[in-house]
Amino acid sequence: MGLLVNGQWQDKWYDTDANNGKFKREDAQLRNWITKDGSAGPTGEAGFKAQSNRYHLYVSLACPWAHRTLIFRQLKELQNIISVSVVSPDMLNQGWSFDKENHSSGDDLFKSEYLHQVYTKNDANYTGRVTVPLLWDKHQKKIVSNESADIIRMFNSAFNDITQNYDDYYPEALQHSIDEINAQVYPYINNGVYKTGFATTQAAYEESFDELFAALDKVEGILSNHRYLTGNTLTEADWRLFTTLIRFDSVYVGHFKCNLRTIESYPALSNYLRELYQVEGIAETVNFYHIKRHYYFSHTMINPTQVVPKGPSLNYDRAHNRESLS
Ligand SMILES: N[C@@H](CCC(=O)N[C@@H](CS)C(=O)NCC(=O)O)C(=O)O
Repeated sequence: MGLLVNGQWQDKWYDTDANNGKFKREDAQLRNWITKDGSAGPTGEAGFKAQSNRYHLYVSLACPWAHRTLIFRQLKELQNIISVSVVSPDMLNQGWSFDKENHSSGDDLFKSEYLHQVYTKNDANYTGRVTVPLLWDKHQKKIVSNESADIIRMFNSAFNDITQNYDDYYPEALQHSIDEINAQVYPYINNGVYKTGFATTQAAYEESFDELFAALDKVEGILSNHRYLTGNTLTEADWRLFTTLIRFDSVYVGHFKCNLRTIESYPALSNYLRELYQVEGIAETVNFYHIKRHYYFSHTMINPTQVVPKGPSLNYDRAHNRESLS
């Protein structure tokens, strides 16, 4: 695990000692937008026009942030428009790798060994963490974005005229509610599990743990009365919560010590999770081998034996009761 400094790979983990034991995620730096006509988006440069077979997505099937982008690729029928390479679940001293012997699809564009080589193809002097997801422009030979929150918004609308899929997961009338939900779900749940699991002091761990379960209780309250987080429409906010919920009982309860309760034990959340999992095309984006193997095998500071647990036994294909709420 590490980062690039002036284009050189350094094998270093996050410095929690500098932050009283707290994990602080680095902000994504590459923030251009694909748009329908190639005009500039909310951040970054113009020149990234939505076109078929022009963009390539690098993902890990283990990573909840990359998972969002794969879900939007399915929902918006972009499978034949945007190609994908999958990294190995093992993120070790060279970071994400393309080891085909170890569950990676390989780097379909450059045949690189490591993802950091794709970052330095874009900028030979790059300084920053080497994260997935990463969206590459084959035409201009540069990175569009390494921020999943932006990538799912691009996928939601930029390619509509190409795919003729006009489904909208960020509809104007709900944008305010979606933003409000995201502002709770991101810090306390999506990133909350990481802050809890990567904390290196008791106080930092307990603070994030308490915030995480308070936020889950709040969400359970909303979902007891409403089918989805913003009411009766399935939106981006739900998919952003989903990728954390689906990893929770398999990984976060044990590996990240988020063990006050399981998602299975929340009546509304567990049924809601099954409903989302059963949406067409979603189950095929979920890979529990990659999910469990990545966390337990890569984070040797948490699990030095690298032993991956066999359980728990879970069945997300079971019936759910969410229709009663619509
Ligand atoms: N803000 C980014 C965060 C992505 C991220 O942190 N991905 C993790 C994998 S789950 C990663 O690649 N970590 C490598 C590292 O931090 O060195 C996004 O949402 O796209």
